[in-house]
Amino acid sequence: MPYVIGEDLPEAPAGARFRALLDRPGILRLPGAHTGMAALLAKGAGFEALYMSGAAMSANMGLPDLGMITVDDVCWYIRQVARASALPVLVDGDTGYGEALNVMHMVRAFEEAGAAAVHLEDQLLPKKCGHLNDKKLADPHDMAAKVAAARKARRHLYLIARTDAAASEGMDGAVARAKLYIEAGADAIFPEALVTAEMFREFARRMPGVKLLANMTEFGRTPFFTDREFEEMGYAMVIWPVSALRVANKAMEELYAAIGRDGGTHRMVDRMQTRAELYETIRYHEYEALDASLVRTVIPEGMPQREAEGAGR
Ligand SMILES: C[C@](O)(C(=O)O)[C@H](CC(=O)O)C(=O)O
Ligand SMILES: [Mg+2]
Repeated sequence: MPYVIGEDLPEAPAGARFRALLDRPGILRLPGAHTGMAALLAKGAGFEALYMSGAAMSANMGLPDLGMITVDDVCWYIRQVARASALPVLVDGDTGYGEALNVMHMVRAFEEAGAAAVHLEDQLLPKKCGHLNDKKLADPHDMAAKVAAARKARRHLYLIARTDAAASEGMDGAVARAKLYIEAGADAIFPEALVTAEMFREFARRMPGVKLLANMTEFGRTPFFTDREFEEMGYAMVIWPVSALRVANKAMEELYAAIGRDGGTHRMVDRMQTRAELYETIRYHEYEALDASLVRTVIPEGMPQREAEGAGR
């Protein structure tokens, strides 16, 4: 946990660190982590980069994933995840919260908040989860203009263009859009809601030399594939966007039901992260020790110890 207590704060910009991970052999695994705590737990499990899902951030605010979340809402989430983990984070930028200038504002704001990468999608508002029906698509050239705007604004942010076109325009439409977005300056492509292994393979075959992202969301149109299977199909990144939120939500639902039913939490204790585990995860005692060490270092010479402690706090 590098924030405040750590001495291992990364020097390189987040986008450069994301690129370095992508340059290594093997698929880059990006589990969804929508809060600082989720980020610490994912990092503890060994993940080296994280994904921040618009669906999870919205749902965590009690809102549907229809593009109502704002740049500032998302920056608040990015800051906590980036500070807590210091890992490179890929952030869901939805449709860019407006047109070209809004996209440029988003890129700068996300970079300032600590993001490493963003994905931008070719839907119109109200945007939808890519695995639902009746999505309204943007004109491909309007989307390309947004990609070009993002490219112009970015300093280090890695830029992924997502196309939602497979359902309505078929594979040919999705590939044509992806090519246009690469020409406009995207670093990589996220083909959304492909439904068979053959579709994933075909898309990869038709986008040679382009880094691709696979979305392994549950309860969607994509059947379960493992990270290795996506890698073998030609994908450079995989996200599990909403999984942590889904598991946490289910656990909370059971907890509230238990309190209502049992009159207390006593039957749920063995399902809980203990106080010790919580403190270990957030390194509570290291913050305390840091505070104590700082108080000692400001004791002026000759001042009695008790007075000095009071003065230092
Ligand atoms: C990846 C995604 O954009 C997200 O916000 O996490 C969603 C995930 C989901 O709703 O399951 C998506 O549109 O696929
Ligand atoms: Mg999303």
